[in-house]
Amino acid sequence: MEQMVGAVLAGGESRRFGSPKAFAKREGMYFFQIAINALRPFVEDIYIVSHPSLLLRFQQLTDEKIIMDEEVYRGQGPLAGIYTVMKNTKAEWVFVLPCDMPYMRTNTVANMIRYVDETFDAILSAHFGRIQPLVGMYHRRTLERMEQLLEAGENRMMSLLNRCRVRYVNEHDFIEEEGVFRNVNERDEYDDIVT
Ligand SMILES: Nc1nc2c(ncn2[C@@H]2O[C@H](COP(=O)(O)OP(=O)(O)OP(=O)(O)O)[C@@H](O)[C@H]2O)c(=O)[nH]1
Ligand SMILES: [Mg+2]
Repeated sequence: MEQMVGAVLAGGESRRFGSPKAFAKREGMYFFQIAINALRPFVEDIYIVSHPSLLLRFQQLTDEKIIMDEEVYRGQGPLAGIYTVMKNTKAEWVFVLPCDMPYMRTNTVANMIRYVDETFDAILSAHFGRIQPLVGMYHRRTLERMEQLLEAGENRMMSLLNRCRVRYVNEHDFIEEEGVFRNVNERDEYDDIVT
């Protein structure tokens, strides 16, 4: 059985951005591809979890696995995406990245993975005092809790984290550049982003 798979969350509506963020580019590279590249050295399987409206475009651009949010929870946010990936794998851990952190890199993932610890339900970055619920690893024992929350219409990531034993990794564990965690929400936020 696989120990860890990767998940790229790409099922948001990009309402603020105005076009699907997964297909925006930085230095000629699609955002979703930047996330894939960051995860690629560490996992055999990477799941892009998205929305039917983007399926064809992903299929044309990548050979990675592309799955759609579970229909009942479609559009319920990142929690629905993480839940869906976990439903589709038997791996112990899912390493999650969003598709809108175009400064993310392999080195960050490598450093996070060093903190894998079976006594925790999740291992997440909290560098510079900011919890990053979409940057890190979720153990498969959280699946049931995710389902309960989604079932109750409670889809905030913090609701999940409040019910989990989380190891927050920060700058005391490993030094990281603040810029790595920048996430793109609006158009024109950064000069090097092309839509
Ligand atoms: N699979 C999946 N991913 C999601 C969903 N909602 C958001 N995401 C992803 O989670 C990450 C963070 O989401 P947001 O920053 O809110 O992005 P967004 O929802 O596309 O953008 P807005 O519509 O402007 O809120 C991005 O990688 C999104 O693609 C969802 O319902 N399903
Ligand atoms: Mg959103």
